[in-house]
Amino acid sequence: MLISMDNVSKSFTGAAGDELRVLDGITLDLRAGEIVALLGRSGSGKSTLLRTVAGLISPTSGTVRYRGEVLNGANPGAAMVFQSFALMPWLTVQDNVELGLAARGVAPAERRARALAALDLIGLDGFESAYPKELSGGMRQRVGFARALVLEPDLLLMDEPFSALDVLTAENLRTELMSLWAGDQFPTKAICIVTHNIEEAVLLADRVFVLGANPGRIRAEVTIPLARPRDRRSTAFASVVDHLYDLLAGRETEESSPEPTPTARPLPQASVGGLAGLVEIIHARGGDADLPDLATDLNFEVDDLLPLVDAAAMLQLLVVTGADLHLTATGAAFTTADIQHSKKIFATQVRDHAPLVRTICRALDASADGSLRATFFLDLLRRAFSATDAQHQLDTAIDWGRYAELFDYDTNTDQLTTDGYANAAR
Ligand SMILES: Nc1ncnc2c1ncn2[C@@H]1O[C@H](COP(=O)(O)OP(=O)(O)OP(=O)(O)O)[C@@H](O)[C@H]1O
Repeated sequence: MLISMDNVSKSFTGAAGDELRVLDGITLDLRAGEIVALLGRSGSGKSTLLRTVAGLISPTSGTVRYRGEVLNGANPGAAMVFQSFALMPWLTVQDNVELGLAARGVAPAERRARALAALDLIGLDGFESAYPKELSGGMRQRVGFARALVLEPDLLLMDEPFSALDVLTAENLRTELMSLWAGDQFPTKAICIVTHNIEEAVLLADRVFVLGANPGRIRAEVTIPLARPRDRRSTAFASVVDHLYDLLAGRETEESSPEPTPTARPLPQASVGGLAGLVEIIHARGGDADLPDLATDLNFEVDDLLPLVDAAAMLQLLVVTGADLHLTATGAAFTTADIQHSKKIFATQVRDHAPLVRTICRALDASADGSLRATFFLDLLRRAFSATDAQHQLDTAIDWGRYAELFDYDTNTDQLTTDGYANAAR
């Protein structure tokens, strides 16, 4: 057992002095011989969790042990690879790689020999005296790998190491990393990678921890039973990907409460225009689409489309099974009806299925004159979300509610009002 985390929570203090709980009750272990992926949406606390394993962040409560010893400061057995490469631009490749060894007091001759060996291993032989600016993104990340591997750490921690690279370079580096991992020269005993890319997790990992957000919790632990090298086109691969899509989107747990609260079921950050656009595209394809194919066709990442997909699924305009999107009859009516009828459909769907919009409608309904300050809702939201996320929640609810003609919002007076609104309950 290299790492054991026991009931780790981490809170940060927001700008307004409010407490933001980013990790909540995380219990996991990392063992020698395995690759573990931390998979989650943006903001689910993946980087915070990885930095806690590295000992760069100390938990608010709970413990992290490295080889049985409670961590108190930087983890001596871990080295990090960052998305942004984080190289020193004024140092040569060789000096960048030697930096960590120098910090550990290794003598110059040994530093030099070890750095050369690490550069050789990662395919950078001959580039020792180049500066980072002379290298492509892929080569820079190779330096990032060499700088971590030269320390011969027990644990290689990687924070989205491939996501700043173009698709082909990223795929080449992944494949090379996997063949190094399979060989006997690889100096580390375990790898932990943070990613929001489901296929990357399935390609690389032995185990995947799926994180949910607000606060970051482990939603599921999935063992990937596929032999290596893995084939993205195999049906077994596709079925693991589908299963992880379901878990990531929370579709296996969200039905637990018949009427979820606005904080239990936050609104996906999608504008009406965005989600109507998605519904329109799927309608044009005959009502069915495969999410990864759609992302490729539109030249987006799946991660970019997920908020739109989640929003359309929340409003029951789409049904999502694994990575398959299927337009519902309501979705088809919404996209083909004339504008007034389409707004009516939208009004019904948001009032019935978008918890924050429903809460606002009910509160306006119960108010004396059909108006309330938006700050009232913002204050309530800030108990569960960061200031930025709370504002995003409110902005989305106002966007949806306004389009549906359920209420209006006046920025000058901060008033939400149902006055004169066609679809309003009163
Ligand atoms: N030092 C900090 N102070 C305050 N808030 C922080 C700090 N570090 C992270 N956060 C907040 O914690 C939440 C989780 O951040 P984190 O970077 O761990 O998530 P993530 O899942 O890695 O997201 P991404 O994929 O976008 O990097 C975010 O809301 C972020 O704003």
